Amino acid sequence: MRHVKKAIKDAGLKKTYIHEIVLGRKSNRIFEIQQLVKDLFDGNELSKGFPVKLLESISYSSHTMSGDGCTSSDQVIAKLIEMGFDNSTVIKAVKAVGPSYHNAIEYILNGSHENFKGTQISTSNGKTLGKRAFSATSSGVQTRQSSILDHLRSGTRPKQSRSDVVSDVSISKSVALPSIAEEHKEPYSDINFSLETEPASLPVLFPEEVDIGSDWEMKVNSLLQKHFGYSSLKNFQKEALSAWFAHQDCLVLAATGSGKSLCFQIPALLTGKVVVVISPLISLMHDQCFKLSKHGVSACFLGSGQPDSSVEQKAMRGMYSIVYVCPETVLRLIEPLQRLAEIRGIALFAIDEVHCVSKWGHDFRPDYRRMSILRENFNANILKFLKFDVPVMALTATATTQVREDILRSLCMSKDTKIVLTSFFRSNLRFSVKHSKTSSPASYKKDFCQLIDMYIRKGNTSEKGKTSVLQELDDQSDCSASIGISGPDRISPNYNIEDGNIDEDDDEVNSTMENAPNASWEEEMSVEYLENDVDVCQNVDDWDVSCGGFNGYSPRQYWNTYGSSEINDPPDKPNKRLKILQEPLEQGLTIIYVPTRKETLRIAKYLCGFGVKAAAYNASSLEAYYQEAGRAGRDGKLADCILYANLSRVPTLLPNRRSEDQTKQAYKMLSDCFRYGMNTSCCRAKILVEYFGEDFGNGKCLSCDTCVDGPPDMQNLKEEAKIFLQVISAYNVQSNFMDGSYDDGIHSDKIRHKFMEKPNLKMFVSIIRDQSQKFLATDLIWWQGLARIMENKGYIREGDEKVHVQIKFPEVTKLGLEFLQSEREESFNVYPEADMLLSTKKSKCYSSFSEWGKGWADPEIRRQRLERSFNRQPRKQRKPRRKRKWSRTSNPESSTVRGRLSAKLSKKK
Ligand SMILES: Nc1ncnc2c1ncn2[C@@H]1O[C@H](COP(=O)(O)OP(=O)(O)OP(=O)(O)O)[C@@H](O)[C@H]1O
Ligand SMILES: [Mg+2]
Repeated sequence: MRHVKKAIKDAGLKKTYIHEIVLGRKSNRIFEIQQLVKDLFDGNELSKGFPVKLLESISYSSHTMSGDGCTSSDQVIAKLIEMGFDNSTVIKAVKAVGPSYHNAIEYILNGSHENFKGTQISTSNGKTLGKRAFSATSSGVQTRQSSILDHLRSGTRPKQSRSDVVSDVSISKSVALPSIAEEHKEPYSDINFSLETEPASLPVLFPEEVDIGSDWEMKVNSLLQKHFGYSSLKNFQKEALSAWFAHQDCLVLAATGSGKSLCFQIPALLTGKVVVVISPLISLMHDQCFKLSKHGVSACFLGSGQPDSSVEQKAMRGMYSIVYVCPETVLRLIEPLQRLAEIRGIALFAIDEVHCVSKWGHDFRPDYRRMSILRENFNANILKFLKFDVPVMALTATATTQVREDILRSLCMSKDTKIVLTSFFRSNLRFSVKHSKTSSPASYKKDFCQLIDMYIRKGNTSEKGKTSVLQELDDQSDCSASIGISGPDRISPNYNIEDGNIDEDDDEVNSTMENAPNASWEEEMSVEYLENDVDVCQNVDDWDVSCGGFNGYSPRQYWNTYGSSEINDPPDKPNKRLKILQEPLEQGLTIIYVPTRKETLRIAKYLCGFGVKAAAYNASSLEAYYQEAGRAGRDGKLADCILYANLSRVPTLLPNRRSEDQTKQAYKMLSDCFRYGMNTSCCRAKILVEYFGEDFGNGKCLSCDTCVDGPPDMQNLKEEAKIFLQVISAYNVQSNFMDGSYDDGIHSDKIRHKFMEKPNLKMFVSIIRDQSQKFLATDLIWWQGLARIMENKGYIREGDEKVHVQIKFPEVTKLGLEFLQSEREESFNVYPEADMLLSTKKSKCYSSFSEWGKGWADPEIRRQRLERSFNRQPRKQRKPRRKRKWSRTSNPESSTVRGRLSAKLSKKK
């Protein structure tokens, strides 16, 4: 250990500082660490037994390690063992200092543990590197990232001299150690840890055409095995790579977690040229570089998030195999990239998350659109040294047909661009929609009681939570009437169906929060606290798991393999899918997405109050959602995806500055999402898959709520539909009438007054209620549901120019008029939508409002209803409203000057 300490000292870095970096507190100082590594190597320290894994870890642990106080002993032990310390040393250290990386490393490095020798070091693949490996590296010569290329070429070409090949291509030093050790069976006479390779000394490393040969698939598989431990490429990866081999542009549309990154990583490994990846988020780039470093592939990211200004220069000299860069930076780097294409070669431009290109996508980034610059500047016409244009590979998991077309057009991708499309169907995801008051903490109990219960059973709670949570939930149920928390099966008493709005009350919110257990916890829950906490707890490995279960089946292929439904399956074919779905859901992490930063804090606070380990992740923007979305079920296991939606409220756009076009698009997307929530009869997976333009066939996912619960009973709403159309068409006639010169002197004023404004749905509903006793008690949201159904059938349309989420100014169409005038006896059977069901929940026994209305005529039903309404709990006492002006005048005894004066006057009288 003395040698290590000396080396650290010689390198000019204080030991505590190293620890700071190891613990992630100085996450941006990778290069200083690399300097340390270099010095340690130069100083022959490795042969003295300093664990290579520790060095390796130093450079990336800033991303991976949890901070002290946030981890269990097990986690600390596991990580330290992974770093190369031996088992007993680690256990002893953790026993002595508790579950703290910092203290445990301190303990070990201070020599408190004598036995620490570090002679056997585990590699990331679980293999061991012996002492030989370290002594070999110590001689310090040239590093060779392109040994892979050698490997590829071995069969086809005479071996090139090492200096020819990669003498100057150094990798992200420390991180590449394991792969170097594995690749070279001979002593590492060529390893160079110098970071200062001069661009001028760079030879043209690879001729334009790398002879990869026809057996490329075999070569790729061997690389896959070597670097990533996978046995073969997935079909869509093969397709994308064969397009790249053919120098074609390619658009890859594959589900999240399916393995798109490999499509652009392999070209770098195969050719030794650079792959430039355009990515929208620093955090994504960071994660990917880190993952690649674990697999022994050199990568860096450029842009505002890169703290080391020298990285850009190094990248432009060809010192990294994969360069992640944000679109804004690409625009600035065109010339250096052209030079790079000449000196080292650019194998591919990959544009990841390419839906950002499109205004019609869900996260438009204007500079992404300007990536057409790549096509324009990296083609064989402009760069004479190129034989072929540098291919562009665009990748995304979410692109509708419209977005796809926009991508191809705006990136100027070539006409023969290959489109590689996998199914959007994720058979292990169970979709469902639940009604919730969403952002009100008063609804948390209802929404999260199962979740809390699950984690309590799992034991993933603090002691306090374990003992008290059920009681707490019960206690809260008891006071639900006074604080307005509804039980799981009831509609909240303060839920105002008539307005179609929730009666939210800040006092209720506050009182609920006060009632949440563990009130002292409040002090800790500052935004800063949570963000720091999250920085520590969330590293990519916590959330990501390899996508073992992504099968890429289209729905049809899936049905053929597993069966889709009992009805469609041949009788001799066991319905494997049903069996799979009946298996219990494995407990794992839960991610709750909410639209505001404030709410992440509220929910985290609420859950932690019950002892559930929860943290808020606030990255301020949709981007964070983006990064985390689609994480569910990446391991192939069953996962629930529950949308909590306020089904009684038409959603509005989040305030944002948008162009007119973008606003329209945002409305369209909101409307699609709204309708997804309101749907009660169609398989949810089908809606989602078809949204992306894929045919789902007639199968069902069998796992979403609509498949499992079945659709609601159909209702014959002919009477309601007809009166609705009548009222609207009457207005249409009246308004035409008003446009003319008709004036009988009696009606015109009244009509004018009534129809001065364009009548909206709400007004039509009130006219219906006025006209018919039967519909007196109907809710606006019920009619909103009916309006949607009628709109889908083409009977009405929106009369306003604007794009809408929910029809607001209905107009009757020709088809609607035909329906209205039809004398046929046909019924109008429809599945009521979620909002309609919600509004009729109280009177379930009636299949429609016409029956509900009829009920009043029956003396017994009337008696029961009245009785029920008398027995109903009184609404929660609200805070008295502030007195209004008029009330002061009406109360001469009040304490106002005017009141006292009028009291005086009246006394005088
Ligand atoms: N051929 C393969 N065999 C087995 N696993 C693979 C294969 N290719 C990729 N994977 C694994 O699949 C997982 C997901 O990969 P990746 O992050 O590239 O997905 P993605 O499609 O880019 O997802 P996202 O849309 O979220 O960005 C990773 O753990 C990766 O290692
Ligand atoms: Mg990806």
